[in-house]
Amino acid sequence: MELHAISTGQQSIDQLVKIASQIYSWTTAIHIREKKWSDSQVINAVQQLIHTGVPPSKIRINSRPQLAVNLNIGGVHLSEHMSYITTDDPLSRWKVGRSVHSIEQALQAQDEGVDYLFYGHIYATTSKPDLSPRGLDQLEKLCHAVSIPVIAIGGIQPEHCQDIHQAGATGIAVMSGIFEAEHPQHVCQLYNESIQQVTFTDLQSQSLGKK
Ligand SMILES: Cc1nc(C(=O)O)sc1CCOP(=O)(O)O
Repeated sequence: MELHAISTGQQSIDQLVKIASQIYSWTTAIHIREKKWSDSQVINAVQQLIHTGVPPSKIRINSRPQLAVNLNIGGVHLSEHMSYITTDDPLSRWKVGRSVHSIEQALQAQDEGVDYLFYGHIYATTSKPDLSPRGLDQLEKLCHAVSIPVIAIGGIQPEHCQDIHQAGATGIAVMSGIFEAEHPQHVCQLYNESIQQVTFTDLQSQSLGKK
């Protein structure tokens, strides 16, 4: 299972870089989701992240496709109404994700060539205080409807990994649970332990199935 960590818009560049440098080896990708920052602030953050050792392939920028292309990082994450963007380099590590909130949107994103989807919010979260969560049943339906990876987002705690995996998702995305945690690295380790447990349980049931 993948673990995507998403910045919350509550940190300074220095704080974001400090947290990212502690957690990057525990994550699949770090998303810079900073709606209020200027492009030059985002560029500054990306440069600092790379300087502190975060592999460019793990860095994703939210909602600024051209900037992500220009910076030659791992990809871009698009909000639901943003157009798909690709690069000319077929060997590029470039990944395009899009947030979707319905099966219709998910199928359209898949048709456009989007590499993966974020679907949420699955559980109640202070990050989306006024909306009801979509829950595991909706997640499962959406996962069955598409063939590209689905990453579950919204209120996800380490103990949810098994249920999310069972619903068919390929990974989880976590915002406040990591970037606003007192000990982000420790929290990422807990998510990783839970993900490892999912893998272990899978292997166990596969080998039992073979007997
Ligand atoms: C950024 C975002 N997108 C969502 C969606 O449903 O598309 S839910 C969400 C917030 C997730 O925050 P947390 O991990 O703090 O619950």
